Parts: sequence; structure tokens; C-alpha cells
Amino acid sequence: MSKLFRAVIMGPPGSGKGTISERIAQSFGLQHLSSGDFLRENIAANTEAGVLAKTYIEKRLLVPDHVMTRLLLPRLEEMTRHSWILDGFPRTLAQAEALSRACELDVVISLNIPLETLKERLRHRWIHPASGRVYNLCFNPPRVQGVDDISGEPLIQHEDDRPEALVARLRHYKDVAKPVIDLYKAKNILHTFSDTDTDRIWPHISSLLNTKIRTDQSSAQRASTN
Ligand SMILES: Nc1ncnc2c1ncn2[C@@H]1O[C@H](COP(=O)(O)OP(=O)(O)OP(=O)(O)O)[C@@H](O)[C@H]1O
Ligand SMILES: Cc1cn([C@H]2C[C@H](O)[C@@H](COP(=O)(O)OP(=O)(O)O)O2)c(=O)[nH]c1=O
Repeated sequence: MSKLFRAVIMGPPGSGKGTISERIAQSFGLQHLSSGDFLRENIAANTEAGVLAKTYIEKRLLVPDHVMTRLLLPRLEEMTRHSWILDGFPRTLAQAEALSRACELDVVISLNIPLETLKERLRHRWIHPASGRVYNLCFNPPRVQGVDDISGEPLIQHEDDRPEALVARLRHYKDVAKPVIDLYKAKNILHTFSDTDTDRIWPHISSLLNTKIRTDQSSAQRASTN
């Protein structure tokens, strides 16, 4: 069996974590696990952790580390036979340390996108709250304006996607993410991509993953024939 591949994608709100993870999942056959989507599924199913997480998400606060790790790590254990990309987790150093104890990551992708681009994207971001599906009026508009393509339900905009709220969110992201980024830099698995345009970033991400996944698979094959 070829070696399994584990990746994490990090970046500030609007940097394209969700969008790029989906492309990676489709192009490389990885499972995409989004912490935000997973929390929303737990909220919808009224699980104990979901009920607890909801109280924080409603206040636009981070869910406490012990709740997040208790929820996410068992989900990752269920995916031991799959290669995956994690989006939205880890967000804090405590989460990154808990993840390191549970598994070894191959690649961490960090998206470094200019503030003006983030402002523009989030200004036009519309969300289907029940599923977490994300649209953008310029980049990937819904078929009918203001309506989710799949459920036909109305789309909403987040208060804190407003340009005025973004600077504070970004500062908060940088403070919390810095030690996580430093940890992955020290492990030599961090790859940072900077541009305004996803279509210019994508070929670089794609060739990185091509190299990593192919190299890992051929060394796993060598190990199994030795
Ligand atoms: N790893 C995490 N640690 C703590 N809380 C989390 C984590 N992941 C998600 N959450 C909670 O779930 C909420 C929704 O997460 P999600 O990633 O979908 O959206 P978001 O925070 O608005 O991020 P973005 O704007 O980058 O898409 C977050 O605001 C936060 O309260
Ligand atoms: C990746 C990307 C996203 N977008 C839009 C889609 C969304 O409305 C918004 C944010 O993308 P999203 O993938 O939701 O980012 P994140 O998960 O990091 O918060 O920006 C663009 O307009 N251009 C792009 O190149």
C-alpha cells in the first residue's frame, strides 16, 4: 500500500483555505476535513461537543482547545486509511502540539495573501450557514443571487466579514498562528505561498504536492519490496 499523506492548510480568514483544500481534495484524492464544517455538523446533530461549541461560535470566539482536540482527534483516527488535508485545525499552539502527538504531518501549506485582497474577497463572501458552503459574487457566484445552489435556502453575510472588522480579525489570527507557523518552520514542513491570485498560487501548490506524494509513494514501494 502506498504511504498515506497528511497535510494542513493555514491562513487568515478569506485566504482561500476552503477553496484550495477542495481543489487539492479533487486533484489528489485526499479527504478534506474542515474544522468549521465538522463543528457545524456536530451542532446540527446536537452532540454534546456541538452544543458546547455553539456557545462560542455564536459569540465569534474560538472554541477552547480541549473541546476542539477531543472532537477532532478521534475523527482523524477514523481516517487512518486515508490521506487527508486539514483546514481550520490546528489554530493554536496547544492544538498543534496535540496533533503532533497524534500523527506526523508531511506538509503544511500557509497562505499569505495581501490585506486588500482579503478585504475584497470577504466583502463579497456569501455563506449558506447550515452547510458552510461559501460563494463569492465575483469568483464563484451562486446560480441564483442570494440563494444556495443545493438547498435553495437563503445565503447570508457575516458581520465580521465587513472590511472594518477584518483588521482586528487578522491581528488576532497573526498572534495565534505565529507560534504554530514557527513550530512547523522548525520541523521543516512549512511551505508559504503569497499572491493575490489563486490561479497563480495553484500551480506551485500542485507541483509541491506532486513531488511530495510521488516521492513518498516510491519510497513506500521501495520499503515494501526490500
Ligand atoms: N481549530 C479551531 N479552534 C477553535 N475554534 C475553531 C476552530 N475551527 C473552527 N473553530 C470555530 O468555528 C468557527 C467557524 O469556523 P470556520 O473555519 O468555518 O470559519 P471562520 O472562523 O469564519 O474562518 P474563515 O473566515 O477563515 O473561513 C470559528 O469562528 C471558531 O469559532
Ligand atoms: C481562493 C479564492 C477565494 N475567493 C473568495 C471565495 C470566498 O468568498 C472568499 C474566501 O475564500 P475561502 O475559501 O472561504 O477562504 P477561507 O476558507 O480561508 O476563509 O474569497 C476569491 O474571490 N478568490 C480566490 O482566489
